[in-house]
Amino acid sequence: MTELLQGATRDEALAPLLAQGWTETADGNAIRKRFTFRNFNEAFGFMTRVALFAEKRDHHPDWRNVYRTVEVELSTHDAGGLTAKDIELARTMDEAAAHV
Ligand SMILES: C[C@H](O)[C@H](O)[C@H]1CNC2=NC(N)=NC(=O)C2=N1
Repeated sequence: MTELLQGATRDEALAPLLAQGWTETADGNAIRKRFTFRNFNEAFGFMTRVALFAEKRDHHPDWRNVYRTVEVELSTHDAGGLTAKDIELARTMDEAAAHV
């Protein structure tokens, strides 16, 4: 199982994501972001690319699509909080959203 991120390691991993619009949930066990695209096609294309990555890494987002927005919540369920897998997936999502 991947280890929970804690202390300075967690802070350093999170800082660049918080600067990119990610926020921590109140309990600190997950991070969230709302992505907004130009249309449904771009939103679904983003989800498709992220889904392929998520399946390859065996780490999956909780997410909700409404028209051209995708709301995402990332957490490692097996570990009960944030791990390096969530950080990696968040970065991948930011990268995918920048290249729709
Ligand atoms: C058996 C399989 O590896 C696990 O269920 C994986 C699949 N994808 C997962 N995704 C996320 N976000 N958290 C998990 O704990 C998780 N566990």
